[in-house]
Amino acid sequence: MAGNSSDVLSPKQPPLPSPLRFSKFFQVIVADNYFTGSKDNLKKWIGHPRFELIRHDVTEPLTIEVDQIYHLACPASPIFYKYNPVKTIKTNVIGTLNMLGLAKRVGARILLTSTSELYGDPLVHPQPESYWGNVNPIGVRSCYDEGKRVAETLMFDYHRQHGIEIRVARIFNTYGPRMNIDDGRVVSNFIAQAIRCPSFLSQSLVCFSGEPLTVQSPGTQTRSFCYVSDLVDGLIRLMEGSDTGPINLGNPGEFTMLELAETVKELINPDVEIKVVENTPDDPRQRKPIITKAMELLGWEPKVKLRDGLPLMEEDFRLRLGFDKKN
Ligand SMILES: NC(=O)c1ccc[n+]([C@@H]2O[C@H](COP(=O)([O-])OP(=O)(O)OC[C@H]3O[C@@H](n4cnc5c(N)ncnc54)[C@H](O)[C@@H]3O)[C@@H](O)[C@H]2O)c1
Ligand SMILES: O=c1ccn([C@@H]2O[C@H](COP(=O)(O)OP(=O)(O)O[C@H]3OC[C@@H](O)[C@H](O)[C@H]3O)[C@@H](O)[C@H]2O)c(=O)[nH]1
Repeated sequence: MAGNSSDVLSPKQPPLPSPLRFSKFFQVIVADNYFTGSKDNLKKWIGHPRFELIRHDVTEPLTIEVDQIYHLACPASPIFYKYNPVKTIKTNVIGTLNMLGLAKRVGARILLTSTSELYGDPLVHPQPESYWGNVNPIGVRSCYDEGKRVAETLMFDYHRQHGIEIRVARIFNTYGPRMNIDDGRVVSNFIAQAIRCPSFLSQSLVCFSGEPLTVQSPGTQTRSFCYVSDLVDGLIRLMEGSDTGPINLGNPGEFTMLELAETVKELINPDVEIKVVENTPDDPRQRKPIITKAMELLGWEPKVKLRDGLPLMEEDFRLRLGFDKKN
């Protein structure tokens, strides 16, 4: 969340690194209940005069003064959002109502990070924003995808009924440094597995003492992976622009999970084994965004290719896992 401030940086202060570089006239308040988030990711900002961190659950009302609200609060990894599905729904519905209530009270612009999961198991491929989706309303993923669908409905009803300035982003699978090592999403899983599998064993032996790359069956399902800096750039353009959305933000490159595993193996650890394991219910079979709207309305398109983004994430994961490149 960001509040306008007149305290421009004094010339003595060093330039702010990204992402606060974008907001040098803002004060930033981060509200998080730390369910999947970590204070560690924010430690370099703690103590900064224009940064404030508060422990807060969005299912409770929040009374602060702000000009813009980036409403991201919600577990995003399937294992975490399925862990407590009722809480996931509450976060999406009551949490979004609370954030819209805050926006209404203070006249703030609010951006919702919605999701490609809104398209469910899509029957239209690739997915334009005009597609209404193919979602199971009573399945194990429904707490998240139906929750986000209601969140979008609330955004547009508050816009039509109360004139709230809204922005809605539909984000496709996004990855990057500082993700939880055990987040459970496919890119972080494969990178951690490839690093944990020692490559010094022998080129002729499969990696039996480490973890294999766990491709959930059938492995032919596809995803489009967006690097985090591209996504952040898209979110800021959407917030600062004039279109309400919904706008797809994702990288149109499309990969099967087997292709992703082969790429991780090639780039990170040629000795790692690839193992096909059981999948979970309702896993979407294909996902690829049409990003014409983002290109035309926001002048946005992703710059970081998967092959360039994976090594950047590997570097960060190696540091945190304590495995240097030689291991
Ligand atoms: N990363 C993706 O691939 C992706 C794709 C589509 C949509 N999104 C959306 O973007 C947002 C951020 O995703 P992410 O990948 O960073 O997920 P994440 O799980 O890494 O981060 C979510 C954050 O929300 C916090 N949170 C969860 N429930 C909360 C609550 N009730 N109150 C306050 N804070 C709460 C968590 O502690 C964490 O800091 C989510 O809304 C997610 O649905 C992400
Ligand atoms: O170890 C794994 C984990 C996952 N997978 C597969 O990888 C694919 C992607 O799964 P992920 O868990 O990364 O997440 P999904 O793409 O299904 O959803 C993701 O993108 C859309 C967002 O809204 C969601 O928040 C985010 O989790 C699935 O087909 C899954 O079966 C594996 O093959 N192996």
